[in-house]
Amino acid sequence: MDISTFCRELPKIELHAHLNGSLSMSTMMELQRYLADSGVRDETNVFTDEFVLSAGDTRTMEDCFQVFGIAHALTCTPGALEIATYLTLQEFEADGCCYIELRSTPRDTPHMTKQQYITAILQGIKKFSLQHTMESRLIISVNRNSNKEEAEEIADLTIEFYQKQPELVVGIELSGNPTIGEFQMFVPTLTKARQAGLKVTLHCGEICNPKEILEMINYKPDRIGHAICIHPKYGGTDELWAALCKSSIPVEVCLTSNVNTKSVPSYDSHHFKLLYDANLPVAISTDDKGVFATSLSQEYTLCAETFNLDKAQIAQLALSTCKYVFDTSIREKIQENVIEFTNKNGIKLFV
Ligand SMILES: CNc1ncnc2c1ncn2[C@@H]1O[C@H](COP(=O)(O)O)[C@@H](O)[C@H]1O
Ligand SMILES: [Zn+2]
Repeated sequence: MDISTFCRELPKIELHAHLNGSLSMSTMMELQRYLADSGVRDETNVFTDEFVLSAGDTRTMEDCFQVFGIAHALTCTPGALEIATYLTLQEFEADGCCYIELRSTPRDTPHMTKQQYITAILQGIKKFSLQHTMESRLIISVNRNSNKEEAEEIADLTIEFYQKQPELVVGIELSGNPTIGEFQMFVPTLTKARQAGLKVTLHCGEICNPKEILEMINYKPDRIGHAICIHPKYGGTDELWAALCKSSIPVEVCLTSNVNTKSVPSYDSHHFKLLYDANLPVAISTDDKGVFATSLSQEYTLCAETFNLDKAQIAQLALSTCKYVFDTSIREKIQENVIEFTNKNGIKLFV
């Protein structure tokens, strides 16, 4: 079996996927048809062909945040959002994913409230789960461009949904354009959610901001996303790198996203190697598989090919990712998926 087939068939765990960044072209077409049929005419003429930022695209990370508006126009009603959720989960499962923590930012639209937004996604997850085996959970996102009141509103909703459906809502996260807003402002809000029992993950170090990165690491989130500008070689400092190493916070690594937003110059020079060589916990993830034209199996394949990892090392990465999932009750079950597959393929793993 070649490495890309192996990465495709390996049961994988997705821990960093933004719903609206994960929409495929076919899902977007389906949503356009659905909205047109529902009589929501304004939203049906979005330029879906501008949604994908492939390698070589001259657009920057800043431009990337504009692109999400295209997806947002298509997920503006509860029905469309539910379909978007269902189809996206179906694609992750078809790619060999056995557990996913999908994340999304509740928005008020002319057709729904933030509460209805969360309900629609959960509805999509529940419908999907009735007919499929992949386990799906939801992390609610707070955008860095929101004000304190809006962040509080989202945290309160997250807590409310978590208390009613702890089997589905597992965490809260901070994302959005890293040049906007300050982590400190969100600390009381995130802490409130954390004290209610939710797990926390933060987009950390997508741009160089040593002061904020140190505050984030010292906050001891359950995971962080990206962790680029931490080592001195990547615009960080010795102090930041030492703090990360000491913390053992698992890092959600998104290779293609980082290359396509030009946060790192190439796959070869991606900081995955530093994290891996330092034995730090990592979770290979897609970030926005629609915007960056990738898939979880493609990210595993790129990782294997770029850093010369063999099948056993790649499978070991998938297995260790099980330890970082927010729904700890499912850990053993998904570990078994990976182990069963590797046993069949004559690969011995360390549990
Ligand atoms: C590329 N790196 C990134 N860095 C930071 N935030 C990102 C991101 N990629 C996506 N998002 C966040 O996810 C939203 C889209 O999905 P949802 O509407 O929430 O489902 C974006 O608007 C942004 O806030
Ligand atoms: Zn992200």
